[in-house]
Amino acid sequence: MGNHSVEKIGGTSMAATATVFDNVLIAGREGAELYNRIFVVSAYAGMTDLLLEHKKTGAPGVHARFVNNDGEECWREGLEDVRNAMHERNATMFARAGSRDEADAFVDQRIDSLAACLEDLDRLRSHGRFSVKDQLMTVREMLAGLGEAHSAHSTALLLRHRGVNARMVDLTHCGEEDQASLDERILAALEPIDLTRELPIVTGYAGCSDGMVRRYARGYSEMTFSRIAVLTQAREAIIHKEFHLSSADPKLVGKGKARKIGRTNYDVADQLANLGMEAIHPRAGRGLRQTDIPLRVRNTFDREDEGTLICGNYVSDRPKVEIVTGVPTVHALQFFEQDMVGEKGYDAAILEALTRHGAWIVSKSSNANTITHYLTATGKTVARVLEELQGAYPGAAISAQKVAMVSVIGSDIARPGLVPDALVALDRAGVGMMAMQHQIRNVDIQFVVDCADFETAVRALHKALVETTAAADGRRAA
Ligand SMILES: Nc1ncnc2c1ncn2[C@@H]1O[C@H](COP(=O)(O)OP(=O)(O)O)[C@@H](O)[C@H]1O
Ligand SMILES: N[C@@H](CC(=O)OP(=O)(O)O)C(=O)O
Repeated sequence: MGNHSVEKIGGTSMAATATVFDNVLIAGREGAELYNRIFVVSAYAGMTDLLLEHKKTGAPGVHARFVNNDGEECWREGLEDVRNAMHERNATMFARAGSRDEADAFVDQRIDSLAACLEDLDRLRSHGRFSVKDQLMTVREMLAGLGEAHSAHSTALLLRHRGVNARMVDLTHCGEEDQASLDERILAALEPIDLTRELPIVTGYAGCSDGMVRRYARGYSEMTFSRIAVLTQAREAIIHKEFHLSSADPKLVGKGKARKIGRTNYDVADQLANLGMEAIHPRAGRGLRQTDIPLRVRNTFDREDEGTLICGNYVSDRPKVEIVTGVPTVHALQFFEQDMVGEKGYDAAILEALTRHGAWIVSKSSNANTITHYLTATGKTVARVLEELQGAYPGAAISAQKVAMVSVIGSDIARPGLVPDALVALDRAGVGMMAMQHQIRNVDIQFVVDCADFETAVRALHKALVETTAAADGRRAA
């Protein structure tokens, strides 16, 4: 095992640059203490939204505009918006004109070469006889990489100004070596670096054969981070984010009510990732768990706090709910077929369709004649799956509806009375429960509710299962 840490800085934190320098990158370190760390950086908050499309609202960025190809100047304007946003960001970070020029020149050079490439493709497709569909995926990858190229370049530059021997490790480069896998790309780039004397600032985007965005979707920096930790056998992997990993989204239940999670295990992290919670990428935990690398989630704004430690073997000392979270919209795909009783094969056929169309299964349940899958996917994808299944099973009643899923999670939630408490809390908050799932392995309970009730349900369950028990603990300790 190496003697170094691998640390990822998320986009929201990156945008608070002065704090990141004071609390994370430098944080009072001098000389040798500065080294033996590898940083993986995300684009500054909002940049990838401008480059691809807005993560939450879906508002089109450069990529979406280029694909839609509507309006002569549309994507060009989008790219100029990116240039302006990056220059503005540089202006807030670089006080000295010379270094700001250097940072701006880097951005300009990258944007200009991307623009030239897009112009070529645009000209080609204007003939109407060439299919540029595959190239559009490549465009998406190239655009995404720009966000992390900018953040890694400026971070390394700022560090050098502070006397740190930092080096930008640019994994975004596209070219023939793009045929390499993510792992090969990482190993080749880090091989020449002496970690005891150099501080690598690695782009969270990595050009690789499968395409980072295509394979891992948004939040892909965590995959680069996780693979680097695994491949270099890091002592510890650390994610620096805007909030403490908390008992619920602080934005939803209120900062004062959400409690920091001190420790938890990868089992809980899996459940969080499965629900699409931004705290950790669904696939990032796996490699770390398999190689026994502890993962720490730290709050950038709380320098002294050690954060949340996620290990393979932790179990809470007494049964309790650690986190209340969920998905505001999932598609409940119901497949009802009376002939199903005693027959097998329906489930496999549904799964095959879901796999083909790339729908993410959050959860599923079944009884004698009905199989319900709870999916995170676009409405379009669900419609296609539905149509395909209806074609294959004309006698089945297949439907899809939007619902919300709220989940209570903990490394051990086997507290007697937990389910009744939860149901009473939901009822008192006026939330009708549409369905519920509870595995024999006591790690989570999922409540399916109306979409409109999502936030109320999270607040009610958090209050009843986390805030109240926390208060009781406090009384016991006093
Ligand atoms: N249980 C939770 N604990 C902490 N943050 C949460 C939780 N649930 C949802 N969030 C949300 O996750 C979002 C992503 O935060 P963060 O990972 O810091 O962003 P970034 O990846 O840009 O650094 C925050 O806006 C926060 O509101
Ligand atoms: N910048 C990319 C990759 C990423 O991981 O970002 P963040 O760490 O801010 O979630 C995105 O927005 O998807």
